Amino acid sequence: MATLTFPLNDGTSIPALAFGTGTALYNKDARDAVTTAITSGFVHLDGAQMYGNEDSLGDAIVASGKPRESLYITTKLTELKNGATVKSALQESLRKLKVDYVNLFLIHMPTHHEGRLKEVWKQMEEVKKEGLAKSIGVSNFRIKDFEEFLPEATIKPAVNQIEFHPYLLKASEQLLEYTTKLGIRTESYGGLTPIVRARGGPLDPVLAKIRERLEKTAGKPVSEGQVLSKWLLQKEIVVVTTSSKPERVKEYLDVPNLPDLSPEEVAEIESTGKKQHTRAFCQFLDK
Ligand SMILES: NC(=O)C1=CN([C@@H]2O[C@H](COP(=O)(O)OP(=O)(O)OC[C@H]3O[C@@H](n4cnc5c(N)ncnc54)[C@H](OP(=O)(O)O)[C@@H]3O)[C@@H](O)[C@H]2O)C=CC1
Ligand SMILES: O=CCc1c[nH]c2ccccc12
Repeated sequence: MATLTFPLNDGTSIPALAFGTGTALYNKDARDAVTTAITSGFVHLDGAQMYGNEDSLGDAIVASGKPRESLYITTKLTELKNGATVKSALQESLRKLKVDYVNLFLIHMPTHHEGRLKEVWKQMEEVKKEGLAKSIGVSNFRIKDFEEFLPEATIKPAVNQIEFHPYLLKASEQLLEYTTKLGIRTESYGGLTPIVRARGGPLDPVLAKIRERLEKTAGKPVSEGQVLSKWLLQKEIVVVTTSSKPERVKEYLDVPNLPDLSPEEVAEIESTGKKQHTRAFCQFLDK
């Protein structure tokens, strides 16, 4: 089955489903989980310097034996310390990942570079020009963070990776309108929050009902996690998820093959999601 991709504003395309190596794998060896993910069919791997496991992600990439061009590798810049530059930090990541370029390099947090976003973005543009990163973007950026560096940018960020799910719809409305206008693609992390970190909310019965309908239509088991991921994909948002369970890894990969949610189902998820606000990560985004 062909991999679903979305176009980016720099002429490249991005696989719509990514396997993450943060959260549950934070500071843990990611080799086994990533090996399962690649073997099952994930091509987009989401890493970060902050996750403390780029080395093991690199080990899994090498062990997979996959041609470099068949994989899409993301990593993220952490704080620059001890005279490090964006380029030297990325070179260190490339060494750990055992590749000579990443497909996507993100500034992980605006708060890591207080008052320095213009300078840091300029250096991000340089690593893209040198081919060390095919695309560059940001993560956890607010409108005010974009406004700080965009007037002097010569390359627009290709993506903003943020926590996004129905319980953040209301809080993210203006940001998404702003980034969409600029052609900046949204990547969602924490997309399963309504069922993993906020059970008992108003979406519970809605997701249960839609899951049942999809299951009948598809003629195979469907989970509520798949319903949430389908909702994101229909909004053309890249889904960054993860799992320690091979059966769930396969479930995620099957989401593009499931029947579409109807416009009425989408509307019900959204009107219900807007009734609750839950942010599981990066509380500074609400301040
Ligand atoms: N840019 C940033 O600042 C951030 C980026 N990320 C990236 O996004 C990736 C995914 O983030 P994450 O928030 O974990 O993604 P999700 O919201 O998709 O959650 C995935 C987690 O949910 C669990 N899960 C799935 N289904 C169920 C279920 N039915 N019941 C209970 N638990 C379930 C999985 O556990 P199990 O192993 O049991 O399947 C897994 O640990 C990270 O690895 C990282 O790469 C994450 C946070 C911040
Ligand atoms: O990339 C994820 C960064 C992050 C922000 N908050 C948390 C909490 C737990 C694990 C990772 C993260």
